[in-house]
Amino acid sequence: MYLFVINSGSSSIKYQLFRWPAEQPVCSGLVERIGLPEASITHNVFTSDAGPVIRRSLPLPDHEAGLREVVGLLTDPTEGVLHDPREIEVVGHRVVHGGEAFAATALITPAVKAEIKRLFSLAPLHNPANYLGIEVAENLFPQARQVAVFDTAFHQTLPPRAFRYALPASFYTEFGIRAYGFHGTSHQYVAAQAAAYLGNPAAKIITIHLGNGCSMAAVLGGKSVDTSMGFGPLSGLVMGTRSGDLDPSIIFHLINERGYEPAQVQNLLNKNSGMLGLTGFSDMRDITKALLAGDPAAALAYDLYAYRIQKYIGAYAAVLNGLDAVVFTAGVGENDALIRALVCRNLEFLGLHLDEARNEKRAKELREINQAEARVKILVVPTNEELAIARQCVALLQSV
Ligand SMILES: Nc1ncnc2c1ncn2[C@@H]1O[C@H](COP(=O)(O)OP(=O)(O)O)[C@@H](O)[C@H]1O
Ligand SMILES: CC(=O)OP(=O)(O)O
Ligand SMILES: [Mg+2]
Repeated sequence: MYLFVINSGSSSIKYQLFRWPAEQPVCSGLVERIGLPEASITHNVFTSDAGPVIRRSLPLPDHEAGLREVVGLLTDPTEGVLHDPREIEVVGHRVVHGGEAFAATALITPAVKAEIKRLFSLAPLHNPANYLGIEVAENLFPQARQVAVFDTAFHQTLPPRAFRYALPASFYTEFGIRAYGFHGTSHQYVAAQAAAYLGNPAAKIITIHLGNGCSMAAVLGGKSVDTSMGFGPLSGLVMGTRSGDLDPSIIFHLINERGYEPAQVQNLLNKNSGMLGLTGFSDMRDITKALLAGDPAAALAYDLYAYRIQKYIGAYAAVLNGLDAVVFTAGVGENDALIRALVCRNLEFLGLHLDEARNEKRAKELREINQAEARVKILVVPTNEELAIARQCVALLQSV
């Protein structure tokens, strides 16, 4: 059978078509820079040996335009890999916020969709795009079973001291206000890859997912025990357009003293802050260019971005009471050697010793970038949320 996975991030859509049970990728692709100048689609077909790669630059104002292009490529009469959309039996969707209702993968029903919609305000850059993906897929592949795999699921193992906020207890029991954590599919996947590489299922691992959204997790024996995102995907690290951690009194100041409406503050913190706010660019490749051109704002932004990650490494080394490996993943984590170097700087006391030459090397597979004799491994592990989602879809369907 064919299984199709749609992973909508805040700035991108990634997709993969698999032949199952072989776990064989038939084609995959990346729609990136959605809503920015020079948006593009890269589409890879694996069925032939070399496989054609199609790259197109085109204006893509939103996720809907991106998805329409993807489906066009899949079913294209000459280049498409599908003769008939009905060949797809299962569509797996990444859904970012599962809230309290979903601790695990779910078959999508009208009730599930309603709950995903109810959570729009908690993940405004994501759940609407995820919901749209579900509706588009229901229309295009009406015979397929639709499955939701939630970013929040992996973090359900957080202990109360990590997921509760110091608010009156009723805010948790009545309103569900707690830390949920995100990027769970990615943290789980790369932590498992790293543990297998170390040959140590009980390993103490810090996973650092740096995409447009960024988060970290402390993983002990394959279970998430703490993570930097919380109630929504806004806290923690500095991100492409999101502020990450800030003092909540800033929000009151803006509303009470500076005339901001709550919706404007929500927009500011989600869409106009982070690297975009600091530099004018949200995409790390643009910020690298600005940095190399001597832009001081880009230099400060790099410094702040890396410093925030370092603080969480210190915190999570304490949470884990030790450290076996630090794992970099996602668009920035896998590709930006400078960020990795800045993050690892001055952490020798924790056992982190970066090898500069290894760090600069580019590769698409798991690699070690620490010095050979170092106690703590520093790994770059390419994430594969689509494969992890596909596996979880299959596991769910086999269990029902
Ligand atoms: N070669 C590269 N060098 C530096 N950064 C890169 C590179 N490729 C991608 N990125 C960065 O990765 C980020 C997107 O990561 P990704 O994981 O695809 O994000 P998301 O899933 O959150 O949309 C962008 O900031 C982009 O600039
Ligand atoms: C949760 C989140 O921030 O996702 P992404 O990095 O894909 O935007
Ligand atoms: Mg992503």
